[in-house]
Amino acid sequence: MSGTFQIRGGKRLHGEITPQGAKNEALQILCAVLLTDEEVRIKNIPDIHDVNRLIEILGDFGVKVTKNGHGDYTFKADKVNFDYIKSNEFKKDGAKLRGSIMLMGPMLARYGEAYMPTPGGDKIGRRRLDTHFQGLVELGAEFHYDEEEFFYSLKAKELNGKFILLEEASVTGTANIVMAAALAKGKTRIYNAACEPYLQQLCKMLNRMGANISGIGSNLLTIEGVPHLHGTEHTMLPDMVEIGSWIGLAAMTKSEITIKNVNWNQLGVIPNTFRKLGIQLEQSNDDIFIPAQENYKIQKFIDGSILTISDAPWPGFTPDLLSIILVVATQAKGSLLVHQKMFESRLFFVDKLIDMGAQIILCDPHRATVIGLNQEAPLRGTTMVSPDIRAGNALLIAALSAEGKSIIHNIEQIDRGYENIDGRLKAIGADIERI
Ligand SMILES: CC(=O)N[C@H]1[C@@H](OP(=O)(O)OP(=O)(O)OC[C@H]2O[C@@H](n3ccc(=O)[nH]c3=O)[C@H](O)[C@@H]2O)O[C@H](CO)[C@@H](O)[C@@H]1O
Ligand SMILES: C=C(OP(=O)(O)O)C(=O)O
Repeated sequence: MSGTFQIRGGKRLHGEITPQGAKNEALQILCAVLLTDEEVRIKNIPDIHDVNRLIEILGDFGVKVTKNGHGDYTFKADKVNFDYIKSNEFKKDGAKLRGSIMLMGPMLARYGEAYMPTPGGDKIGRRRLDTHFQGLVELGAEFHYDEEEFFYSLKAKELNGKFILLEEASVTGTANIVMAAALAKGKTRIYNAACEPYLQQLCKMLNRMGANISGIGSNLLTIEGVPHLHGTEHTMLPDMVEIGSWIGLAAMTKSEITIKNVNWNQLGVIPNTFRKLGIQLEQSNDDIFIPAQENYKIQKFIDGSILTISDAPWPGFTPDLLSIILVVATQAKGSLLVHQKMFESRLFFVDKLIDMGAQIILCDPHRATVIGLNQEAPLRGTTMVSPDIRAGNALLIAALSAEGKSIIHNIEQIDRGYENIDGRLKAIGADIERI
């Protein structure tokens, strides 16, 4: 597969687009198949690099993987191969994505030992794992980090439930601890737990497997450990980051787009955050309809000061959509301060937007002020390199709105998270080619 997109921008798009199954939910759910020796069938799995890599790792670990159809797989972890998990091959494979870290909780709970190289994922600043290990150690694991090999290991004869106060509401950290606690002895309570929809999905799936988890959706989870979990079926939610991206795409390209089957009740503050930029969007059954709009005006705070949009752990606004908010603001009427609080190096891609003619001041690594062009001066096509998965998609949207030709290299970063993105964009009228 080629690593470059060529885009001729400035075209209005039109039609329906269906979001893929959620990438970040898939990564949690796939790790949970290790918790049982029975079959787990999972549907609406997105066909993207990160997820496919995790499925390959499960296969190499000895899990029986059967593909039933598009996005529909059955997994059976009745026999596993620990030689692979300790091998150099796994040191390479596991390091390719972030989500693989969530294999540790299930491995530890089921087999009493777990190994993992420092995981990969987006290069968006420091991404510590302390919360994961803090929780697993509190359940009774012994932790070791080999600094030369960048290799983590955990061992535990048994895990015992207890009250755990997390240092921060880490999404993947909470998932890891919940999965381990599901098979621990006694009651675990996790306070300051992450509570985003994907984690809720994981907890609901674990309960269908026989776990006893309450407090789902809150920041206090109570888990009564059980000795065994059994098989189940699970279907992924639509990807909320894709949904937000298509709202931004419609606004930037003045297009009428319907986003199908969005599971509106799970979108939290996302729709209203786009409305604050002046973008009209309507709920129609479970779809989002965005009419073609010639321009959109950023609201101000009640006291008349400049609007700030910042990220926060759920139910705050997801950091994974801030790059889209930023790019959409470049063509709005008015000004916006984007404050990326959770990650340290996620805003540097604004240089590319500035090259394209956007008016942005990067105040510091966490804050950027955008002065919108009110669709009066289109962005100009250019050549760029996709830095990370979400900035890559934001640049793609900028290119689709821009006048002239743009080239985006390193689209492997976009393919990590978006299924057949060029095919789906072409279907609504975009001029985009893989070259
Ligand atoms: C595979 C996966 O699911 N990745 C997602 C997951 O990553 P991941 O689980 O790795 O992210 P975490 O929730 O651990 O933390 C993300 C960042 O936010 C900071 N932080 C976190 C909690 C908090 O209360 N305060 C705080 O400042 C952390 O220090 C870190 O820099 O959640 C992130 C936050 O939604 C998303 O961007 C990632 O796409
Ligand atoms: C940061 C992200 O991914 P990962 O955590 O897998 O690097 C993301 O999905 O935006």
